[in-house]
Amino acid sequence: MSKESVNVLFVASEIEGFIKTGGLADVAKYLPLALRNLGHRVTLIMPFFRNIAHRDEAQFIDRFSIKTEAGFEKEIGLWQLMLEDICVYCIEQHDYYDRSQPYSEGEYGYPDNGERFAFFNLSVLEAAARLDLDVDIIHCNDWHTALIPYLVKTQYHAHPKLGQAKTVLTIHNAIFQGQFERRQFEMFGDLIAPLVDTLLDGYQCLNMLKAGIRFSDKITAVSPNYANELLTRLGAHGLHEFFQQRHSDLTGILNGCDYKDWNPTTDSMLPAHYSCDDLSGKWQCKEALQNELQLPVNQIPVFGMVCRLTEQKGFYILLPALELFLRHHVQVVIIGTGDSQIAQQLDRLQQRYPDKLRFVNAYSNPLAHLIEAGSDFFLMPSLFEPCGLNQMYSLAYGTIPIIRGVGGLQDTVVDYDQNQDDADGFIFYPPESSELLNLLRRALLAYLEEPEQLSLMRKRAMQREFSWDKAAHQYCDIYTQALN
Ligand SMILES: Nc1ncnc2c1ncn2[C@@H]1O[C@H](COP(=O)(O)OP(=O)(O)O[C@H]2O[C@H](CO)[C@@H](O)[C@H](O)[C@H]2O)[C@@H](O)[C@H]1O
Repeated sequence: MSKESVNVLFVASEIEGFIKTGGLADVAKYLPLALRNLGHRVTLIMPFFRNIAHRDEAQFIDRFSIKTEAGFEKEIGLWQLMLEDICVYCIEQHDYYDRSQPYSEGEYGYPDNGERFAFFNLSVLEAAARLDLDVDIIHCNDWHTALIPYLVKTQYHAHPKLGQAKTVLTIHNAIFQGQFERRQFEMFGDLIAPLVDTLLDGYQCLNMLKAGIRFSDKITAVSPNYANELLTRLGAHGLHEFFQQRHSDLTGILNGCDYKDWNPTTDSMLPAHYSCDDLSGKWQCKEALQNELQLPVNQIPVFGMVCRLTEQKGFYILLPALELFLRHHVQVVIIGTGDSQIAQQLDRLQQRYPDKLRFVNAYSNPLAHLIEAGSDFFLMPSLFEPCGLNQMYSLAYGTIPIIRGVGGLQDTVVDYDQNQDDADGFIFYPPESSELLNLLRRALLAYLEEPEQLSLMRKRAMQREFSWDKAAHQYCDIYTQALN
Protein backbone atom coordinates (compact mmCIF):
# COMPACT_ATOMS: atom_id res chain seq x y z
CA MET A 1 0.00 0.00 0.00
CA SER A 2 1.59 3.25 -1.13
CA LYS A 3 -0.35 5.78 0.91
CA GLU A 4 -2.94 5.73 3.62
CA SER A 5 -5.93 3.67 2.60
CA VAL A 6 -8.98 5.68 1.52
CA ASN A 7 -12.63 4.54 1.48
CA VAL A 8 -13.96 5.36 -1.96
CA LEU A 9 -17.60 5.16 -2.96
CA PHE A 10 -17.41 5.10 -6.76
CA VAL A 11 -20.71 6.04 -8.40
CA ALA A 12 -21.36 5.39 -12.09
CA SER A 13 -24.31 4.69 -14.33
CA GLU A 14 -22.52 1.92 -16.24
CA ILE A 15 -19.73 -0.55 -15.52
CA GLU A 16 -17.98 -2.78 -18.08
CA GLY A 17 -18.89 -6.41 -17.51
CA PHE A 18 -22.37 -5.44 -16.24
CA ILE A 19 -23.71 -2.77 -18.57
CA LYS A 20 -21.96 -0.57 -21.10
CA THR A 21 -22.87 2.01 -23.69
CA GLY A 22 -19.43 3.64 -24.02
CA GLY A 23 -16.07 4.43 -22.50
CA LEU A 24 -17.45 5.52 -19.11
CA ALA A 25 -18.13 1.85 -18.39
CA ASP A 26 -14.48 0.91 -19.04
CA VAL A 27 -13.27 3.53 -16.59
CA ALA A 28 -15.86 2.48 -13.99
CA LYS A 29 -14.41 -1.01 -14.06
CA TYR A 30 -10.68 -0.51 -14.44
CA LEU A 31 -10.12 2.52 -12.22
CA PRO A 32 -11.80 0.95 -9.15
CA LEU A 33 -9.75 -2.22 -9.70
CA ALA A 34 -6.54 -0.19 -9.94
CA LEU A 35 -7.44 1.77 -6.79
CA ARG A 36 -8.10 -1.51 -5.04
CA ASN A 37 -4.67 -2.74 -6.15
CA LEU A 38 -3.14 0.29 -4.44
CA GLY A 39 -4.76 -0.80 -1.18
CA HIS A 40 -7.82 1.47 -1.13
CA ARG A 41 -11.24 0.21 -0.10
CA VAL A 42 -13.56 0.78 -3.03
CA THR A 43 -17.32 0.23 -3.22
CA LEU A 44 -19.19 0.65 -6.48
CA ILE A 45 -22.80 1.68 -6.89
CA MET A 46 -25.00 1.87 -9.99
CA PRO A 47 -28.68 1.62 -11.01
CA PHE A 48 -30.05 -1.93 -11.30
CA PHE A 49 -30.91 -1.65 -15.00
CA ARG A 50 -32.93 -4.42 -16.60
CA ASN A 51 -30.14 -5.56 -18.94
CA ILE A 52 -27.35 -5.84 -16.42
CA ALA A 53 -25.28 -8.96 -17.07
CA HIS A 54 -25.19 -11.42 -14.14
CA ARG A 55 -28.42 -9.86 -12.81
CA ASP A 56 -29.62 -13.27 -11.72
CA GLU A 57 -26.52 -13.67 -9.54
CA ALA A 58 -27.29 -10.51 -7.54
CA GLN A 59 -27.80 -10.95 -3.84
CA PHE A 60 -30.69 -9.16 -2.20
CA ILE A 61 -29.60 -6.84 0.61
CA ASP A 62 -32.44 -4.57 1.67
CA ARG A 63 -35.64 -2.80 0.68
CA PHE A 64 -36.74 0.61 1.91
CA SER A 65 -38.62 3.74 0.94
CA ILE A 66 -37.31 7.15 0.07
CA LYS A 67 -39.70 9.95 1.03
CA THR A 68 -39.51 13.67 0.56
CA GLU A 69 -41.39 16.40 2.43
CA ALA A 70 -43.05 17.21 -0.89
CA GLY A 71 -45.09 14.01 -0.45
CA PHE A 72 -43.13 11.90 -2.92
CA GLU A 73 -42.35 8.32 -1.93
CA LYS A 74 -40.68 5.46 -3.81
CA GLU A 75 -39.46 2.09 -2.69
CA ILE A 76 -36.00 0.87 -3.65
CA GLY A 77 -34.38 -2.52 -3.50
CA LEU A 78 -30.69 -2.79 -2.78
CA TRP A 79 -28.84 -5.64 -4.48
CA GLN A 80 -25.22 -6.69 -4.53
CA LEU A 81 -23.01 -8.00 -7.30
CA MET A 82 -19.25 -8.51 -7.25
CA LEU A 83 -16.51 -7.15 -9.49
CA GLU A 84 -13.73 -9.51 -8.44
CA ASP A 85 -13.59 -8.75 -4.70
CA ILE A 86 -15.18 -5.30 -5.03
CA CYS A 87 -18.76 -4.97 -3.87
CA VAL A 88 -21.09 -3.43 -6.48
CA TYR A 89 -24.36 -2.18 -4.98
CA CYS A 90 -27.27 -1.84 -7.38
CA ILE A 91 -30.26 0.41 -6.81
CA GLU A 92 -33.47 -1.25 -7.95
CA GLN A 93 -36.47 0.95 -8.69
CA HIS A 94 -38.85 -0.62 -11.20
CA ASP A 95 -40.47 2.56 -12.54
CA TYR A 96 -37.12 4.19 -13.21
CA TYR A 97 -34.56 1.52 -14.10
CA ASP A 98 -36.50 -1.51 -15.31
CA ARG A 99 -36.51 -0.33 -18.92
CA SER A 100 -35.06 -1.75 -22.11
CA GLN A 101 -32.11 0.71 -22.19
CA PRO A 102 -30.27 2.75 -19.55
CA TYR A 103 -30.78 6.23 -20.99
CA SER A 104 -32.84 6.23 -24.15
CA GLU A 105 -34.96 4.26 -26.52
CA GLY A 106 -34.03 4.87 -30.14
CA GLU A 107 -32.32 8.21 -30.41
CA TYR A 108 -34.30 10.07 -27.77
CA GLY A 109 -33.50 10.13 -24.09
CA TYR A 110 -36.29 9.01 -21.75
CA PRO A 111 -38.41 12.10 -21.01
CA ASP A 112 -38.02 11.65 -17.24
CA ASN A 113 -34.21 11.22 -17.19
CA GLY A 114 -33.81 14.20 -14.85
CA GLU A 115 -36.16 12.63 -12.30
CA ARG A 116 -34.65 9.13 -12.78
CA PHE A 117 -31.09 10.21 -12.17
CA ALA A 118 -31.85 12.78 -9.46
CA PHE A 119 -33.53 9.89 -7.67
CA PHE A 120 -30.49 7.70 -8.27
CA ASN A 121 -28.24 10.38 -6.69
CA LEU A 122 -30.47 10.57 -3.65
CA SER A 123 -30.69 6.77 -3.41
CA VAL A 124 -26.90 6.43 -3.47
CA LEU A 125 -26.60 8.57 -0.36
CA GLU A 126 -29.57 6.95 1.38
CA ALA A 127 -28.13 3.51 0.62
CA ALA A 128 -24.67 4.50 1.89
CA ALA A 129 -26.25 5.82 5.09
CA ARG A 130 -28.38 2.72 5.57
CA LEU A 131 -25.41 0.42 4.91
CA ASP A 132 -23.41 2.49 7.38
CA LEU A 133 -20.57 2.67 4.87
CA ASP A 134 -17.32 4.35 5.83
CA VAL A 135 -16.86 6.89 3.08
CA ASP A 136 -13.95 9.32 2.69
CA ILE A 137 -14.42 10.07 -1.01
CA ILE A 138 -17.52 9.92 -3.16
CA HIS A 139 -16.23 9.67 -6.71
CA CYS A 140 -18.96 10.82 -9.13
CA ASN A 141 -18.87 10.35 -12.89
CA ASP A 142 -20.58 12.59 -15.47
CA TRP A 143 -23.99 14.25 -15.17
CA HIS A 144 -25.81 11.09 -14.05
CA THR A 145 -24.19 11.46 -10.63
CA ALA A 146 -23.59 15.21 -10.53
CA LEU A 147 -26.19 16.22 -7.92
CA ILE A 148 -24.44 14.15 -5.27
CA PRO A 149 -21.90 16.87 -4.29
CA TYR A 150 -24.74 19.34 -3.70
CA LEU A 151 -26.78 16.80 -1.72
CA VAL A 152 -23.77 15.88 0.45
CA LYS A 153 -23.12 19.51 1.28
CA THR A 154 -26.74 20.48 1.95
CA GLN A 155 -28.58 17.36 3.17
CA TYR A 156 -25.94 15.10 4.68
CA HIS A 157 -23.51 17.61 6.22
CA ALA A 158 -24.58 16.54 9.72
CA HIS A 159 -24.46 12.81 8.98
CA PRO A 160 -21.74 11.16 11.12
CA LYS A 161 -20.10 9.42 8.15
CA LEU A 162 -21.27 11.07 4.93
CA GLY A 163 -20.92 14.54 6.42
CA GLN A 164 -17.13 14.16 6.36
CA ALA A 165 -16.98 12.78 2.84
CA LYS A 166 -15.38 14.80 0.05
CA THR A 167 -16.63 14.63 -3.51
CA VAL A 168 -14.70 14.26 -6.76
CA LEU A 169 -16.45 14.63 -10.11
CA THR A 170 -14.84 13.11 -13.18
CA ILE A 171 -15.83 14.59 -16.54
CA HIS A 172 -15.83 11.90 -19.22
CA ASN A 173 -17.77 13.89 -21.76
CA ALA A 174 -19.02 17.38 -21.01
CA ILE A 175 -21.26 17.50 -24.05
CA PHE A 176 -23.74 15.43 -22.03
CA GLN A 177 -24.89 17.78 -19.30
CA GLY A 178 -28.19 16.42 -18.04
CA GLN A 179 -30.28 19.52 -18.65
CA PHE A 180 -33.93 19.09 -17.64
CA GLU A 181 -37.00 21.22 -16.97
CA ARG A 182 -37.51 22.21 -13.37
CA ARG A 183 -40.76 20.23 -13.08
CA GLN A 184 -38.68 17.02 -13.19
CA PHE A 185 -37.19 17.97 -9.83
CA GLU A 186 -40.33 19.25 -8.11
CA MET A 187 -41.17 16.00 -6.34
CA PHE A 188 -37.87 16.26 -4.45
CA GLY A 189 -39.13 19.45 -2.80
CA ASP A 190 -36.62 21.33 -0.69
CA LEU A 191 -33.93 18.71 -1.27
CA ILE A 192 -33.25 20.16 -4.71
CA ALA A 193 -35.45 23.27 -5.03
CA PRO A 194 -32.79 25.76 -3.78
CA LEU A 195 -30.32 24.34 -6.30
CA VAL A 196 -32.86 24.66 -9.09
CA ASP A 197 -33.47 28.28 -8.07
CA THR A 198 -29.72 29.02 -8.04
CA LEU A 199 -28.85 27.40 -11.35
CA LEU A 200 -32.04 27.72 -13.38
CA ASP A 201 -31.22 28.78 -16.93
CA GLY A 202 -33.17 30.75 -19.52
CA TYR A 203 -35.03 27.63 -20.62
CA GLN A 204 -36.28 27.00 -17.06
CA CYS A 205 -33.94 24.01 -16.89
CA LEU A 206 -31.53 22.68 -14.33
CA ASN A 207 -28.19 21.58 -15.77
CA MET A 208 -27.04 18.72 -13.54
CA LEU A 209 -23.43 18.86 -14.71
CA LYS A 210 -23.21 22.55 -13.78
CA ALA A 211 -24.34 21.59 -10.27
CA GLY A 212 -21.55 19.01 -10.10
CA ILE A 213 -18.93 21.48 -11.31
CA ARG A 214 -20.02 24.07 -8.79
CA PHE A 215 -20.34 21.86 -5.70
CA SER A 216 -17.81 19.02 -5.99
CA ASP A 217 -14.64 19.43 -3.98
CA LYS A 218 -12.40 18.41 -6.87
CA ILE A 219 -12.99 17.99 -10.59
CA THR A 220 -11.03 15.80 -12.94
CA ALA A 221 -11.17 15.50 -16.73
CA VAL A 222 -10.10 12.29 -18.45
CA SER A 223 -6.98 13.74 -20.06
CA PRO A 224 -4.72 16.75 -19.41
CA ASN A 225 -5.47 18.23 -22.82
CA TYR A 226 -9.25 17.94 -22.31
CA ALA A 227 -8.89 19.67 -18.92
CA ASN A 228 -7.27 22.58 -20.80
CA GLU A 229 -9.93 22.51 -23.49
CA LEU A 230 -12.68 22.72 -20.85
CA LEU A 231 -11.36 26.16 -19.91
CA THR A 232 -11.95 27.47 -23.42
CA ARG A 233 -15.10 28.65 -25.15
CA LEU A 234 -14.43 26.31 -28.07
CA GLY A 235 -13.79 23.18 -26.03
CA ALA A 236 -16.13 23.42 -23.05
CA HIS A 237 -19.51 22.82 -24.70
CA GLY A 238 -20.84 26.09 -23.27
CA LEU A 239 -19.54 25.48 -19.74
CA HIS A 240 -16.19 27.37 -19.92
CA GLU A 241 -17.20 29.98 -17.35
CA PHE A 242 -18.18 27.27 -14.87
CA PHE A 243 -14.90 25.45 -15.40
CA GLN A 244 -12.91 28.69 -15.25
CA GLN A 245 -14.45 29.43 -11.85
CA ARG A 246 -13.14 26.06 -10.60
CA HIS A 247 -9.84 26.28 -12.48
CA SER A 248 -7.64 25.59 -9.46
CA ASP A 249 -9.63 22.45 -8.58
CA LEU A 250 -9.63 20.99 -12.09
CA THR A 251 -7.02 18.38 -13.07
CA GLY A 252 -6.63 16.25 -16.18
CA ILE A 253 -5.77 12.59 -15.60
CA LEU A 254 -5.26 10.37 -18.60
CA ASN A 255 -7.37 7.19 -18.68
CA GLY A 256 -5.51 3.91 -18.83
CA CYS A 257 -5.63 0.84 -21.01
CA ASP A 258 -6.34 -2.47 -19.34
CA TYR A 259 -3.66 -4.82 -20.61
CA LYS A 260 -5.43 -7.89 -19.25
CA ASP A 261 -8.54 -7.44 -21.39
CA TRP A 262 -6.75 -5.70 -24.26
CA ASN A 263 -3.64 -7.75 -24.92
CA PRO A 264 -2.89 -9.39 -28.28
CA THR A 265 -0.68 -12.01 -26.65
CA THR A 266 -3.57 -13.43 -24.62
CA ASP A 267 -6.87 -12.04 -26.00
CA SER A 268 -9.35 -14.95 -25.96
CA MET A 269 -11.53 -13.23 -28.58
CA LEU A 270 -8.83 -13.48 -31.24
CA PRO A 271 -8.24 -16.45 -33.56
CA ALA A 272 -4.46 -16.03 -33.18
CA HIS A 273 -2.13 -14.29 -30.76
CA TYR A 274 0.88 -12.09 -31.45
CA SER A 275 3.44 -9.79 -29.91
CA CYS A 276 5.70 -7.01 -31.17
CA ASP A 277 8.43 -9.63 -31.74
CA ASP A 278 6.26 -11.89 -33.84
CA LEU A 279 3.40 -10.35 -35.77
CA SER A 280 2.40 -13.44 -37.73
CA GLY A 281 -0.72 -13.83 -35.56
CA LYS A 282 -1.78 -10.31 -36.52
CA TRP A 283 -1.91 -11.28 -40.20
CA GLN A 284 -4.05 -14.30 -39.26
CA CYS A 285 -6.39 -11.93 -37.41
CA LYS A 286 -6.54 -9.75 -40.52
CA GLU A 287 -7.52 -12.73 -42.63
CA ALA A 288 -10.12 -13.77 -40.06
CA LEU A 289 -11.55 -10.23 -40.06
CA GLN A 290 -11.82 -10.17 -43.86
CA ASN A 291 -13.45 -13.60 -43.82
CA GLU A 292 -15.86 -12.70 -41.04
CA LEU A 293 -16.97 -9.56 -42.89
CA GLN A 294 -16.99 -11.28 -46.30
CA LEU A 295 -14.42 -8.96 -47.79
CA PRO A 296 -11.86 -10.16 -50.34
CA VAL A 297 -9.06 -11.83 -48.41
CA ASN A 298 -5.75 -10.34 -49.48
CA GLN A 299 -2.90 -8.08 -48.39
CA ILE A 300 -4.81 -4.87 -49.02
CA PRO A 301 -4.44 -2.27 -46.20
CA VAL A 302 -7.38 -2.38 -43.78
CA PHE A 303 -8.58 0.72 -41.91
CA GLY A 304 -10.76 -0.09 -38.87
CA MET A 305 -13.08 1.96 -36.68
CA VAL A 306 -15.12 1.08 -33.56
CA CYS A 307 -17.34 3.69 -31.96
CA ARG A 308 -20.73 5.15 -31.15
CA LEU A 309 -22.27 6.62 -34.32
CA THR A 310 -22.35 10.24 -33.33
CA GLU A 311 -21.19 13.59 -34.61
CA GLN A 312 -18.48 13.62 -31.92
CA LYS A 313 -16.62 10.81 -33.66
CA GLY A 314 -16.12 12.90 -36.82
CA PHE A 315 -18.45 11.12 -39.25
CA TYR A 316 -19.29 14.33 -41.06
CA ILE A 317 -15.59 14.76 -41.83
CA LEU A 318 -15.08 11.09 -42.51
CA LEU A 319 -17.97 10.36 -44.87
CA PRO A 320 -16.96 12.79 -47.65
CA ALA A 321 -13.33 11.72 -47.26
CA LEU A 322 -14.29 8.06 -47.62
CA GLU A 323 -16.22 8.80 -50.84
CA LEU A 324 -12.86 9.53 -52.45
CA PHE A 325 -10.55 7.38 -50.37
CA LEU A 326 -12.48 4.21 -51.23
CA ARG A 327 -11.43 4.63 -54.87
CA HIS A 328 -7.99 3.50 -53.73
CA HIS A 329 -6.97 -0.09 -53.22
CA VAL A 330 -8.06 -0.24 -49.55
CA GLN A 331 -10.63 -1.78 -47.22
CA VAL A 332 -12.47 0.08 -44.46
CA VAL A 333 -14.37 -1.71 -41.68
CA ILE A 334 -16.61 0.15 -39.24
CA ILE A 335 -18.68 -1.14 -36.34
CA GLY A 336 -20.99 1.14 -34.41
CA THR A 337 -24.48 1.92 -33.26
CA GLY A 338 -26.26 5.21 -32.73
CA ASP A 339 -27.40 7.97 -35.09
CA SER A 340 -29.59 6.43 -37.79
CA GLN A 341 -28.65 9.08 -40.39
CA ILE A 342 -24.97 8.24 -40.04
CA ALA A 343 -25.89 4.55 -40.31
CA GLN A 344 -27.88 5.18 -43.50
CA GLN A 345 -25.03 7.12 -45.08
CA LEU A 346 -22.59 4.35 -44.23
CA ASP A 347 -25.02 1.79 -45.68
CA ARG A 348 -25.29 3.77 -48.90
CA LEU A 349 -21.52 4.05 -49.19
CA GLN A 350 -21.21 0.34 -48.59
CA GLN A 351 -23.59 -0.36 -51.47
CA ARG A 352 -21.32 1.66 -53.74
CA TYR A 353 -18.16 -0.08 -52.53
CA PRO A 354 -19.28 -3.60 -51.51
CA ASP A 355 -15.76 -5.05 -51.79
CA LYS A 356 -14.12 -2.22 -49.90
CA LEU A 357 -16.36 -0.96 -47.12
CA ARG A 358 -18.02 -3.05 -44.48
CA PHE A 359 -20.29 -1.30 -41.97
CA VAL A 360 -21.70 -3.40 -39.13
CA ASN A 361 -24.54 -1.68 -37.32
CA ALA A 362 -24.15 -3.60 -34.06
CA TYR A 363 -22.55 -3.58 -30.66
CA SER A 364 -20.16 -6.51 -30.44
CA ASN A 365 -17.20 -6.80 -28.15
CA PRO A 366 -15.67 -9.79 -30.01
CA LEU A 367 -15.86 -7.94 -33.34
CA ALA A 368 -14.40 -4.81 -31.72
CA HIS A 369 -11.41 -6.89 -30.58
CA LEU A 370 -11.03 -8.49 -34.01
CA ILE A 371 -11.10 -5.08 -35.73
CA GLU A 372 -8.46 -3.75 -33.33
CA ALA A 373 -6.24 -6.74 -34.07
CA GLY A 374 -6.97 -7.37 -37.76
CA SER A 375 -6.72 -3.80 -39.08
CA ASP A 376 -3.54 -2.08 -40.24
CA PHE A 377 -4.78 1.38 -39.26
CA PHE A 378 -7.38 2.61 -36.77
CA LEU A 379 -9.56 5.66 -37.48
CA MET A 380 -10.49 8.28 -34.87
CA PRO A 381 -11.12 11.57 -36.68
CA SER A 382 -13.07 12.93 -33.67
CA LEU A 383 -14.37 16.49 -33.55
CA PHE A 384 -13.60 16.37 -29.84
CA GLU A 385 -12.42 13.47 -27.69
CA PRO A 386 -12.11 13.81 -23.91
CA CYS A 387 -9.67 10.90 -23.78
CA GLY A 388 -10.54 8.09 -26.16
CA LEU A 389 -9.79 4.49 -25.32
CA ASN A 390 -9.77 2.85 -28.70
CA GLN A 391 -6.62 4.61 -29.83
CA MET A 392 -4.86 3.13 -26.80
CA TYR A 393 -6.29 -0.31 -27.58
CA SER A 394 -5.17 0.06 -31.20
CA LEU A 395 -1.65 1.02 -30.12
CA ALA A 396 -1.53 -2.09 -27.94
CA TYR A 397 -2.61 -4.17 -30.95
CA GLY A 398 -0.01 -2.66 -33.30
CA THR A 399 -2.75 -0.97 -35.34
CA ILE A 400 -1.57 2.49 -36.29
CA PRO A 401 -4.02 5.21 -35.18
CA ILE A 402 -5.06 7.95 -37.58
CA ILE A 403 -6.47 10.65 -35.34
CA ARG A 404 -7.46 14.27 -35.13
CA GLY A 405 -5.21 16.14 -32.68
CA VAL A 406 -7.77 16.96 -29.99
CA GLY A 407 -8.37 16.13 -26.32
CA GLY A 408 -6.83 12.91 -25.10
CA LEU A 409 -6.01 11.77 -28.63
CA GLN A 410 -3.36 14.46 -28.74
CA ASP A 411 -2.02 13.25 -25.37
CA THR A 412 -1.59 9.66 -26.51
CA VAL A 413 -0.42 9.58 -30.14
CA VAL A 414 2.84 10.86 -31.67
CA ASP A 415 2.61 12.00 -35.29
CA TYR A 416 4.78 10.46 -38.01
CA ASP A 417 5.45 13.69 -39.87
CA GLN A 418 6.28 15.67 -36.73
CA ASN A 419 8.54 13.19 -35.00
CA GLN A 420 9.60 10.22 -37.10
CA ASP A 421 11.90 8.81 -34.42
CA ASP A 422 9.16 8.48 -31.86
CA ALA A 423 6.03 8.28 -34.03
CA ASP A 424 3.28 5.75 -33.52
CA GLY A 425 0.44 7.34 -35.51
CA PHE A 426 -0.78 9.97 -37.94
CA ILE A 427 -2.41 13.24 -36.86
CA PHE A 428 -4.44 15.92 -38.66
CA TYR A 429 -5.78 19.10 -37.10
CA PRO A 430 -8.32 21.28 -38.98
CA PRO A 431 -11.67 19.42 -38.83
CA GLU A 432 -12.03 19.21 -42.60
CA SER A 433 -12.59 16.27 -44.91
CA SER A 434 -9.78 17.40 -47.22
CA GLU A 435 -7.31 17.31 -44.31
CA LEU A 436 -8.43 13.84 -43.32
CA LEU A 437 -8.32 12.62 -46.90
CA ASN A 438 -4.74 13.89 -47.24
CA LEU A 439 -3.78 12.06 -44.08
CA LEU A 440 -5.46 8.82 -45.15
CA ARG A 441 -3.51 9.01 -48.39
CA ARG A 442 -0.35 9.81 -46.42
CA ALA A 443 -0.86 6.66 -44.35
CA LEU A 444 -1.57 4.61 -47.48
CA LEU A 445 1.64 5.90 -49.05
CA ALA A 446 3.60 4.93 -45.95
CA TYR A 447 2.04 1.45 -46.13
CA LEU A 448 3.08 1.06 -49.76
CA GLU A 449 6.44 2.82 -49.80
CA GLU A 450 7.79 2.88 -46.25
CA PRO A 451 7.05 -0.59 -44.85
CA GLU A 452 10.15 -0.56 -42.61
CA GLN A 453 9.18 2.74 -41.03
CA LEU A 454 5.68 1.47 -40.53
CA SER A 455 6.81 -1.70 -38.83
CA LEU A 456 9.01 0.38 -36.49
CA MET A 457 5.96 2.49 -35.66
CA ARG A 458 3.95 -0.64 -35.00
CA LYS A 459 6.60 -1.96 -32.65
CA ARG A 460 6.79 1.35 -30.82
CA ALA A 461 3.00 1.49 -30.55
CA MET A 462 2.88 -1.96 -28.98
CA GLN A 463 5.50 -0.98 -26.43
CA ARG A 464 3.62 2.10 -25.22
CA GLU A 465 2.09 1.82 -21.81
CA PHE A 466 -0.91 3.71 -20.51
CA SER A 467 -1.37 1.99 -17.22
CA TRP A 468 -4.39 2.27 -14.94
CA ASP A 469 -1.92 2.00 -12.11
CA LYS A 470 -0.43 5.37 -13.02
CA ALA A 471 -3.90 6.92 -13.35
CA ALA A 472 -4.94 5.46 -9.97
CA HIS A 473 -1.89 7.06 -8.30
CA GLN A 474 -2.90 10.41 -9.74
CA TYR A 475 -6.50 10.01 -8.54
CA CYS A 476 -5.15 9.20 -5.08
CA ASP A 477 -3.29 12.50 -5.07
CA ILE A 478 -6.57 14.26 -5.87
CA TYR A 479 -8.33 12.36 -3.06
CA THR A 480 -5.57 13.41 -0.65
CA GLN A 481 -5.86 17.04 -1.72
CA ALA A 482 -9.65 16.91 -1.27
CA LEU A 483 -9.34 15.34 2.19
CA ASN A 484 -6.79 17.91 3.31
N1 LIG B 1 -20.26 -0.94 -31.63
C1 LIG B 1 -19.41 -1.25 -30.66
N2 LIG B 1 -19.11 -2.53 -30.40
C2 LIG B 1 -18.25 -2.85 -29.41
N3 LIG B 1 -17.64 -1.95 -28.60
C3 LIG B 1 -17.90 -0.67 -28.82
C4 LIG B 1 -18.79 -0.24 -29.84
N4 LIG B 1 -18.88 1.10 -29.81
C5 LIG B 1 -18.06 1.50 -28.81
N5 LIG B 1 -17.48 0.43 -28.21
C6 LIG B 1 -16.56 0.43 -27.08
O1 LIG B 1 -16.93 1.51 -26.22
C7 LIG B 1 -15.78 2.15 -25.75
C8 LIG B 1 -15.74 3.54 -26.34
O2 LIG B 1 -14.88 4.28 -25.61
P1 LIG B 1 -14.34 5.71 -26.04
O3 LIG B 1 -13.51 6.19 -24.94
O4 LIG B 1 -13.63 5.58 -27.32
O5 LIG B 1 -15.61 6.58 -26.29
P2 LIG B 1 -16.90 7.23 -25.56
O6 LIG B 1 -17.16 8.40 -26.39
O7 LIG B 1 -17.97 6.23 -25.42
O8 LIG B 1 -16.46 7.64 -24.09
C9 LIG B 1 -16.37 8.88 -23.35
O9 LIG B 1 -15.76 8.52 -22.09
C10 LIG B 1 -14.50 7.89 -22.26
C11 LIG B 1 -14.04 7.42 -20.89
O10 LIG B 1 -13.59 8.44 -20.08
C12 LIG B 1 -13.52 8.83 -22.94
O11 LIG B 1 -12.33 8.12 -23.19
C13 LIG B 1 -14.10 9.34 -24.27
O12 LIG B 1 -13.24 10.27 -24.87
C14 LIG B 1 -15.48 9.93 -24.01
O13 LIG B 1 -16.06 10.41 -25.22
C15 LIG B 1 -14.61 1.31 -26.15
O14 LIG B 1 -14.33 0.35 -25.18
C16 LIG B 1 -15.13 0.64 -27.44
O15 LIG B 1 -14.45 -0.53 -27.76
